[in-house]
Amino acid sequence: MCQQPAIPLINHNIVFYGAGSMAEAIVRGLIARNVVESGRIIMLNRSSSERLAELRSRYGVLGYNAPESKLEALRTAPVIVLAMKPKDAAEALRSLGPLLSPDQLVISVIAGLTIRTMQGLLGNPQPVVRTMPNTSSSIGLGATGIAFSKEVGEDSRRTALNIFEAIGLTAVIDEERMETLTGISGSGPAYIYYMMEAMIAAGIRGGLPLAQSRELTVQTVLGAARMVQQTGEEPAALRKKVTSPNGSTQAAIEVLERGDFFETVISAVNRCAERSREMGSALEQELH
Ligand SMILES: NC(=O)C1=CN([C@@H]2O[C@H](COP(=O)(O)OP(=O)(O)OC[C@H]3O[C@@H](n4cnc5c(N)ncnc54)[C@H](O)[C@@H]3O)[C@@H](O)[C@H]2O)C=CC1
Ligand SMILES: O=C(O)[C@@H]1CCC=N1
Repeated sequence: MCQQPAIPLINHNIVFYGAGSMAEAIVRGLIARNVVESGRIIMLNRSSSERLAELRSRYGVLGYNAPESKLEALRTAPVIVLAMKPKDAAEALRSLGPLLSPDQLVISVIAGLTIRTMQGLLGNPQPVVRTMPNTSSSIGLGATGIAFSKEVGEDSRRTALNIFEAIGLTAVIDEERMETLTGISGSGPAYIYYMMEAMIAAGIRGGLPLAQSRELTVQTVLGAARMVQQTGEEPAALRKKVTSPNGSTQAAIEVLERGDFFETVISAVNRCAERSREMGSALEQELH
């Protein structure tokens, strides 16, 4: 029988500073894998008590809105995950810096925000981890890029890895590659969903009921991803096996080629990376 490798338990309180989609995806994944007790997860939001009540009832986590409880959580948590939108990050980091002691670990999931800008806005060389996860973390199938500041010690490094390894694949990379990774795996689920939307729509236009078109599309995407993973074959080789000479698949691929599909996807990834850099530059401006 095949046993799942043991996932190390995380025995630290983790504060999620920003309680939106990405924070929820990570929390859902951590709780589903039983790697953190729900009582160790504290979620802070800017204002919405309804959102915190929803998260409390869904996952059993703690959720604070009152300013004093928020400050206390931020002052004392060994691990703080920054999960607000980039536009809210500068203000949050400026007010967070003076609350922290040097051993508290700050993990960011914020697109574009560099380690240098994070430390500059915090006002001290805090150990920080820059990550780029994706929403598939919520079902343990995330893909997270991770870069560490030089201040991150071995224990903290392990803690950060434990969090993201529990909810999917991790790739430790040079920080300079983080925008490219964002273009592939951070935003990538959206491109695949877009493709799926189009396939489902085509099925419906061709007369299939919505439910069937959806189910067939989902199984096709799942099967294709699993084939690449389990056979170890290259996507191009697997594509060729589907594509009979002068057959129906070839006819379809020719339409995609006429639409410059391959280069269009590359341009989309590049534009995503460029947009991440733009968001990072806007945050860097906040240092001056
Ligand atoms: N959604 C995604 O697929 C991914 C998102 N990210 C990053 O995650 C971050 C959050 O994105 P989402 O979860 O999609 O956004 P979201 O809008 O769903 O959530 C952001 C949350 O932060 C809260 N917030 C803002 N300022 C705050 C403050 N000062 N104190 C406490 N809470 C505050 C907001 O109330 C909101 O609930 C972004 O920086 C994004 O770049 C990274 C990877 C994937
Ligand atoms: O769209 C965004 O900015 C975020 C970053 C990666 C996925 N979503």
